[in-house]
Amino acid sequence: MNLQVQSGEIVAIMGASGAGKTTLLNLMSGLDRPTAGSIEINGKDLAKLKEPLLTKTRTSNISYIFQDYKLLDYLSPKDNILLTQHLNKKEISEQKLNHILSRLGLTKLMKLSINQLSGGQKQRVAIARALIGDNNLIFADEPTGALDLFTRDEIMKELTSNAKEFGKTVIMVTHDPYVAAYANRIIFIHDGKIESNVSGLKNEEISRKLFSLTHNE
Ligand SMILES: Nc1ncnc2c1ncn2[C@@H]1O[C@H](COP(=O)(O)OP(=O)(O)OP(=O)(O)O)[C@@H](O)[C@H]1O
Repeated sequence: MNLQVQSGEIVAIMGASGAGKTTLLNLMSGLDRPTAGSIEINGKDLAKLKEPLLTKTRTSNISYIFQDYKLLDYLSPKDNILLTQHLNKKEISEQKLNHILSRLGLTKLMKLSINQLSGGQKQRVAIARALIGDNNLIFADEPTGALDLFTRDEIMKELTSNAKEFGKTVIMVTHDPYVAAYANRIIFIHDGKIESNVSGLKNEEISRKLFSLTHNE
């Protein structure tokens, strides 16, 4: 597999169940180590880095958005959003925080606890957490998997427009053609290999392609 992603791109990874999407995402984001090959971020090969340098490189470049949000219930939404920044001893200005909260429609929700938020609201908190720091690379595994259709649409609009505004690169795994249509480029994976790497596909074309991959094993 040979794949390059440019800064500022929004890339979707698609393919049948078991094709290797999550494995690819975990390798690219340094959560897993490859047994062969290299994975470079800004010219630095993650595969060659030993701990704790790998963790440092990961935490200073990459943010994650997970399907199950991975928020901490005992912290407020605001503290969840700022947690990674606090852990890395980075200051975020009130102005930047308020701007992101307002862009994601979260301002009024800050008084609530995490348990009082809906799935879509929790996902917006997770997106705010990914967008707020300096990390320019966002990996998302099924970021809208647990959401209803309306919320999915809202979340994708917010994620992609905010990513553009804040200059982030987004690499996401999705089963959903509608979500993939928001990407600049779609990588279709089949049996651990890149089957195709395409731009500009419409919803229906993505569905057809995905259908042929899932029914062609
Ligand atoms: N840690 C592991 N050790 C061995 N094999 C694994 C491991 N993790 C995943 N696999 C296998 O690698 C293949 C790809 O798995 P992966 O989770 O990347 O697929 P996927 O495309 O994300 O699937 P899904 O859409 O169902 O989540 C599968 O056959 C899976 O069983």
